[in-house]
Amino acid sequence: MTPPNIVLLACGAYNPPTNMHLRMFEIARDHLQRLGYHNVIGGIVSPVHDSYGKKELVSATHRCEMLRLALQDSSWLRLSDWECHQEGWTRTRLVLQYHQNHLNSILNSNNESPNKRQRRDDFLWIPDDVKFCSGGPVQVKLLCGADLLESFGIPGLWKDDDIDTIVGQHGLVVITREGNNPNKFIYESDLLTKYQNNINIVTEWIINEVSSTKVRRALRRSESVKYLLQESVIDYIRKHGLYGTKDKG
Ligand SMILES: Nc1ncnc2c1ncn2[C@@H]1O[C@H](COP(=O)(O)OP(=O)(O)OP(=O)(O)O)[C@@H](O)[C@H]1O
Ligand SMILES: NC(=O)c1ccc[n+]([C@@H]2O[C@H](COP(=O)(O)O)[C@@H](O)[C@H]2O)c1
Repeated sequence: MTPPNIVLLACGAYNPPTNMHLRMFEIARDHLQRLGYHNVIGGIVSPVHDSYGKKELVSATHRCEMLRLALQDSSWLRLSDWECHQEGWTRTRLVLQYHQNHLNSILNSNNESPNKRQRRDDFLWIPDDVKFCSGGPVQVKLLCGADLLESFGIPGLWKDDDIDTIVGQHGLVVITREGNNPNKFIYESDLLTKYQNNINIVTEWIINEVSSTKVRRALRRSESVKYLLQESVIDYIRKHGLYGTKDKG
């Protein structure tokens, strides 16, 4: 069977997007390549809908704009605002399925289709040299930090069925994070242990405990966030007075 082309998808609030949100993709792809997966063809960042209602969440318009700026120098990552444009919050399983179906439908689309050009454009973000290396279908895997994996254990937050599909059919790439122990968490879950082969744990040795919460706190207190976020994102935040930067110059 032809191996699938892997696309990594990360979801979150990105309130605001930090350099760690970008670095996650780089270390995940490196890790997979070292394991022999040379077919990681792209990465998608999918910010959550406004109605998710997380504390201090600024509008999706601002979060998407900040992500667009943060990603502008990346050749293989792109923003998807699909989630933000839905009627309400979308479960992550459905986000993964939407993107996987969408990318495969482009791959399989008839060359003569009237939408051919637009459909091709949907794939332009994937660099030519890595495009469709395996010739197989696209598999969209969930890329997340270990805290998101451990949130699978919070009663009522994730449907068992969704976890089954996310891990069993898509696969997980988990970046370690201070204070979490993904191996132990997997060991303690029968479901995750069953699908262990579909979970890649990437150890981040260069521990970087930046989080959007800490960045918002620093901004509110007029402390510097230089080198934690892209310069263009910092400029955007100040220009729009986000996170309490209003009137602080
Ligand atoms: N320092 C980090 N190390 C590993 N994973 C991270 C790190 N920061 C964010 N992530 C991951 O990035 C994804 C998106 O996270 P999110 O936007 O919720 O960021 P966050 O910094 O954790 O946000 P907040 O502090 O507002 O809760 C999640 O999978 C999260 O685990
Ligand atoms: N049941 C689900 O699909 C489910 C539950 C909780 C969080 N999530 C997603 O995880 C991401 C991160 O959420 P938190 O920042 O609340 O950890 C968001 O994109 C959110 O949509 C999905």
